[in-house]
Amino acid sequence: MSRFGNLDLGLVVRGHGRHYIVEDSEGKRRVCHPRGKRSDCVVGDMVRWAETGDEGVIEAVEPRRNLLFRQDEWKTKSFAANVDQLLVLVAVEPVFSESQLARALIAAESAGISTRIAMNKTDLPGVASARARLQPYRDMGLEVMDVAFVADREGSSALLNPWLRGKRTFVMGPSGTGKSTLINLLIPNAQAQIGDISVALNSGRHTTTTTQWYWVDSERQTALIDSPGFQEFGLQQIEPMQLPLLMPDLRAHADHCRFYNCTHQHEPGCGVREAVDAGQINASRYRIYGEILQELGSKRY
Ligand SMILES: Nc1nc2c(ncn2[C@@H]2O[C@H](COP(=O)(O)OP(=O)(O)OP(=O)(O)O)[C@@H](O)[C@H]2O)c(=O)[nH]1
Ligand SMILES: [Zn+2]
Repeated sequence: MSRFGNLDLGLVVRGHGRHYIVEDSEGKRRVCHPRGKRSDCVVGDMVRWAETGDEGVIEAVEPRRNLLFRQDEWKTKSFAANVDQLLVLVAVEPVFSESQLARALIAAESAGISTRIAMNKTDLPGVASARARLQPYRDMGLEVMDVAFVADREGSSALLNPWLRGKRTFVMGPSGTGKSTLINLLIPNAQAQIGDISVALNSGRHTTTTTQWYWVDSERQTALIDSPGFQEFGLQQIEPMQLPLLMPDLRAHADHCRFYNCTHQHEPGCGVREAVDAGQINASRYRIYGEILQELGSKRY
């Protein structure tokens, strides 16, 4: 136990630049300031904090179970810590980027976080082709849930709720796929949870510009963590040799290669390329692998 072990434990539910909103064990939220670099924290962190009047000071961050993050060439951005699972939300429209989807799944895989995909707006006519684009993901064992948060509210909740129950789920999805609709569907008091503190701190800015923690139930057991700004992101934290192992469809063939350090790009006797030629690995998944590998390679080789 750290020397702050006698302090109360709080949960970081939101970050605002250099300060954070911390929820105490009773569910009360207050603004907290980190003391020094030591307490750099992210949403989902458990922290030891002490009261200073109406506010608080974060003395220490508890060890993390996991950390979901992106690493671009120059900067690292943490999405959240200590999450149980990831929900990647895509929609029939706007058409989702497969590269973006692949990157989210790789980041989760490397953080040891299990993932499901939900495809929203399945009431729209483009549903068949959107489903076809997700087939490689189904084939590699990912669960894909068909939902329609506006067109089929009850069916969508009934599908999602059992999977969400008792878990802390991080939600990622490109703009316009229906994340706000999802939050409002499952959490009728969502706006109230953002609360006056956040609104004041944001000084009138739109409140979905930072990651936000929502409790689905009043017992505070089931949480959705909503993150804004999902774009193509870097995976510089990953070793090039690890990359195929984080892509289950490639991984299934990566140990059939003649060379133990095969990059699956040009080597003879490559099990991955044979599987691509045989149609067992989807060609666009293999192309995305090559693109990400090249990004990682430009750093190292
Ligand atoms: N047809 C159809 N439209 C839907 C469905 N669910 C959400 N939409 C619409 O999709 C649009 C985008 O939904 P939002 O919930 O605002 O999307 P968002 O992901 O929060 O978008 P940002 O706020 O830009 O991040 C809205 O016009 C919704 O009404 C659905 O089941 N079917
Ligand atoms: Zn190979």
